[in-house]
Amino acid sequence: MSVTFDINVPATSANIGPGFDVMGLSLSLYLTVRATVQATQAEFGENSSGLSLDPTKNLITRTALYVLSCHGARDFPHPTHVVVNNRIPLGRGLGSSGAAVVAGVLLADAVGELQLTKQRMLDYCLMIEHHPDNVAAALVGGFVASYLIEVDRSGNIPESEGDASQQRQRELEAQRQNSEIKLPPANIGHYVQLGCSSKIKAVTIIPQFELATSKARAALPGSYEIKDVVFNLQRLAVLTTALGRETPDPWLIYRAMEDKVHQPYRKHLIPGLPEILATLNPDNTPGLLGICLSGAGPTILALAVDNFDQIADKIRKVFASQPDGGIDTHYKLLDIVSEGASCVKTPGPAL
Ligand SMILES: Nc1ncnc2c1ncn2[C@@H]1O[C@H](COP(=O)(O)OP(=O)(O)OP(=O)(O)O)[C@@H](O)[C@H]1O
Ligand SMILES: N[C@@H](CCO)C(=O)O
Repeated sequence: MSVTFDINVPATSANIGPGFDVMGLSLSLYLTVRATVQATQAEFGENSSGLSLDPTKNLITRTALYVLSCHGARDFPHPTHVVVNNRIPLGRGLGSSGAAVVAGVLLADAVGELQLTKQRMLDYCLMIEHHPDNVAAALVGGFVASYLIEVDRSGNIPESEGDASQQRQRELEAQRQNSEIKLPPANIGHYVQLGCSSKIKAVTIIPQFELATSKARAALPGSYEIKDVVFNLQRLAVLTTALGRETPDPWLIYRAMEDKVHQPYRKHLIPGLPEILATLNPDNTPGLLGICLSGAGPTILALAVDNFDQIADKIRKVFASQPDGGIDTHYKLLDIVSEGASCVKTPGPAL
């Protein structure tokens, strides 16, 4: 007799303009993982993205192995067959690494029969991905604000590729060989799910190049002028409520999605970003509520209530008109989903 677990984790868009490392929206685009325990063979299944299928290297299985080892299990129950189907594009600002980390925690919880609460799952996610915006939204769903208690992360913890350079990954790997597994302290992440009008959809324009979060974070300055911090705080406070109004106020939201903390420093990494942010507004683009970089980029997120395809066309044209032949893009119109990550257990033969 086998048991199959079907794990579903939504993509997320982090920051939403001013809420750098704070805000996340979960979107109707999914990473799915099917794990079958006590099947007849042990093997890691194919995924669509060409990522490592070595369970000690792949972010989903590395995360699961970390959580299992925190519970005294050094490996998956044997044999475990894992099949990954990833529809979230990698390194585009749609929370692929956050989804992989969340999936890994749910995978360990399922196959190890750990019965972790979502709060405890968030602790594990935050030991690996150090900013809570993507993982909190992927785990619980909807429009989510979160903060993190500072913790010591030295020791044997897998780090999300998004946060660590390859050099840092090698250093961490060397440290891990000799260190004890580090359990997360309890309650290191705190979140609230905020209201978001059902009229709002996410127009996502996804350039056909990857931008590693580590590179986009390395572009940020070490300190900020107080006027820029205040600029973001003012807008963020308004944004938390403005998106929840049943009839959204376009100009209120448009201004509340402006940012001076991360987008200005990342513009050289996303050709066309300044023009896109400066060109489209609710007067010249009816239906548009606000526009920003999705996560660390390069995807553009436009929140809108109408004229979705026209909004997408305008943004795509700016990318297409960049020097040296322009930038190819994909367009996805996504819903904001109120359900976060889930795992369904099905007893019986599978595969
Ligand atoms: N399904 C997956 N399986 C294994 N590893 C993954 C998966 N998805 C993402 N990753 C890892 O995460 C890396 C991308 O993470 P990164 O943080 O740079 O981008 P992102 O999460 O897509 O963007 P953002 O954090 O801005 O939303 C990939 O190169 C890969 O190493
Ligand atoms: N808040 C993060 C999101 C990317 O994962 C950033 O902008 O770097």
